[in-house]
Amino acid sequence: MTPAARTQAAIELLDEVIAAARGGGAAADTLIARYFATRRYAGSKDRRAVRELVYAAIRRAGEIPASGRAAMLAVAADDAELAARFDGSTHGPAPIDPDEAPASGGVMPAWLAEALSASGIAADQQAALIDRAPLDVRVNRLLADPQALADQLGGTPIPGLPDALRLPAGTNLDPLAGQVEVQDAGSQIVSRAARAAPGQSVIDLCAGGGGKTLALAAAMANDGRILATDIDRARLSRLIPRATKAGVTIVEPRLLDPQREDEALADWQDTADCVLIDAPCSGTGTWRRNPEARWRLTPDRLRRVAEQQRHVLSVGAPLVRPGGALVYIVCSLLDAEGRDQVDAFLADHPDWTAEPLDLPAGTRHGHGLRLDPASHGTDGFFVARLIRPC
Ligand SMILES: C[S@@+](CC[C@H](N)C(=O)[O-])C[C@H]1O[C@@H](n2cnc3c(N)ncnc32)[C@H](O)[C@@H]1O
Repeated sequence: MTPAARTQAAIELLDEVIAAARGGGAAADTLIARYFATRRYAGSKDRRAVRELVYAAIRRAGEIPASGRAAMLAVAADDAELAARFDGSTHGPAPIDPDEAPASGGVMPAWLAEALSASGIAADQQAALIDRAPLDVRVNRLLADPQALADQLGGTPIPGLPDALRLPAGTNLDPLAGQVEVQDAGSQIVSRAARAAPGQSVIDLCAGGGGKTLALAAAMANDGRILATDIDRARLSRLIPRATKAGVTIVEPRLLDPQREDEALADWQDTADCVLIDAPCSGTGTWRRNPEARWRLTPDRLRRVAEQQRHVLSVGAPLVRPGGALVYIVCSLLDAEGRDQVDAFLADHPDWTAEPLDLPAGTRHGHGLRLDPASHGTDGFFVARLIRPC
């Protein structure tokens, strides 16, 4: 593809990303994969170049742009070489009309910037939320040695996380399936709040595809029991194949019916050493990977996820054994989803206590810890560890 054709492809893809953001459609990564699945003529260099253009334009526009072309024009405004590709060539974009308005820039919608400021996230921390994320992996000690893989892949260790490596962008991980899991350093750090150890009984209540489940299993040296539950059949179905590849045998998946979770979990009441709740959330902490997610979030959607968070906390609490722990995690930096949820839980459960956390990184915030890209070089997270009375 010519540089102009790559630019036009990025504009078409951005139109799809914008429509999906407005209509609740698929994520940008999925749309890019689908786009190229039907365009076999595009080689790997073309795909990489188009993807980079798409993400550069998404990062640039704080508010949802009017069109893919307007979003790309905003990038071209500071890039003469890119602007020159609007040349009207056969597969390229039409020349720029002097009256054409590029999309306006910015980091995020104003209401979100206000909500983050009110949650103690300063402007420089907000800007870092849409930086590019590094490639972090967790080495699976059941199958591989972190030092040997660091030597083989040219990775660098991450302080405080003996199983983590930061790898050069674009490292091909396909030959290492099962030996490494792509997992942000922040996600690895907050998983350690569970203090999972061999022989324990642990519930991963919102297990999804099992990213944290596998980290828990590794911390338990594949010894003990993990009940991994979710209400999303498709996500949960990815867990066991992943666990099998990773040599993990202690996970029992269980699909839950929304609003009828208690019935399905009756056999685990009062038994778990730890219930990990990696709650559904707005994902403000993961915009580095899904920058278009900031176009999708609305005050109404935020209210709905906060309601889901209250619900999963109420499902998880009765499963903890006396003296056991409930670990609450969100990959969001909004207090409505993190600090305030934990404050409300403790107000409703006055005999429970928040246990101070000693994790490799994090800043104390309310009854928990917070991580953010600018301060800690990780995705954004809030985590708290709550202890049931004996
Ligand atoms: C942040 S994601 C979990 C990610 C996962 N723990 C990981 O590390 O890959 C939140 C998950 O909560 C699930 N969820 C939402 N409501 C739930 C409920 N009532 N009970 C259990 N899981 C729920 C969602 O389906 C989603 O998979």
